[in-house]
Amino acid sequence: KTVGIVGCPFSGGQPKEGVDEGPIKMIEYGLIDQLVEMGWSVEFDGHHKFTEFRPAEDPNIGKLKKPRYVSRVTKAVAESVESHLKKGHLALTLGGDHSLALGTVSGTFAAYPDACLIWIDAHADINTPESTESGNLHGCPVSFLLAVDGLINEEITEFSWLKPRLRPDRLVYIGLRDVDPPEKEILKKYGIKAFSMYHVDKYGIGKVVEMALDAVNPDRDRPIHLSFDVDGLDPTVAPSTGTPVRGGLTFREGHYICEAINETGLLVSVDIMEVNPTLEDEVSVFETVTVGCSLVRCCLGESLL
Ligand SMILES: N[C@](CCCC[B-](O)(O)O)(CCN1CCC(O)CC1)C(=O)O
Ligand SMILES: [Mn+2]
Ligand SMILES: [Mn+2]
Ligand SMILES: [Mn+2]
Repeated sequence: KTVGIVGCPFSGGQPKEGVDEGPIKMIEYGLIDQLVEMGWSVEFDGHHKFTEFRPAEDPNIGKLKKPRYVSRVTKAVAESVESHLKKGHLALTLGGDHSLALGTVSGTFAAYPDACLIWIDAHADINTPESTESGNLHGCPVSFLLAVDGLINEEITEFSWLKPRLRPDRLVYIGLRDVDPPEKEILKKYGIKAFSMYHVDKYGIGKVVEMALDAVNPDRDRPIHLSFDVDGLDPTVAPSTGTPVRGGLTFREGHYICEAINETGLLVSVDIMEVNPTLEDEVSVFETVTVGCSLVRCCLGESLL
């Protein structure tokens, strides 16, 4: 079994420096050797050089910031993920900010139209060009990916390459605790299944993961794309990330999600996003980068016994 690593040193979906170093640090911390040690053959032809994609001019479109840069990068990511998947490899995308999911999820659904998407995050990342306050595209990817009418009504030609293939009933969230009011409306309008930290507290992570899979993969026969924003974890667990929010998933809850999804045997594509190894001190950086690597190992079959 082969895992194709898509190294994405990219920060264009948000304003903080440093998140582009996330993939570089995870590789530097020995992730490839760890996966080889586990029996995986690893295909990694170096990190993408996205700085070459940066346009000279990239004025805002409406409120959206760096739209052309984000579009070009995520289109390349989509192609890269799709090509790994079409060769029968598991795709592992290392971010980089979460706008990269515009590419990873597009690539997965191009290869596996019947897939479902499990989104681990403090945030819903489902703002539209109108609803976003920040204009940061890492807060928007899901709205662009959904195959529904009435979300992306501005004809944003920059993203015309993106074919929305995600049905609302194939998307489920775990870990939400900082959802903007317009995002709450969108989740309700489209009946999107969302397990917040309230549900994690109420039912426990084991039951929440089971309910999440029942919602989007009732017969356990659909390929799974797991998009894991490390800010879904509590900031005491993953401090080096751009938009930390208190009251998140414990170290074990985060790893349990990966272990349980690995156990389904259905995981085809996984993203580890928003690791920013420049925030702030070296202990925080060490903790966050090593958590990113251990989440990957749990997705790929590492078990405690
Ligand atoms: N929803 C936010 C955060 C997005 C986080 C993206 B990530 O990939 O890390 O999940 C936050 C917007 N929020 C609006 C109210 C303000 O008081 C604080 C920022 C946004 O900028 O859209
Ligand atoms: Mn490959
Ligand atoms: Mn996110
Ligand atoms: Mn987030």
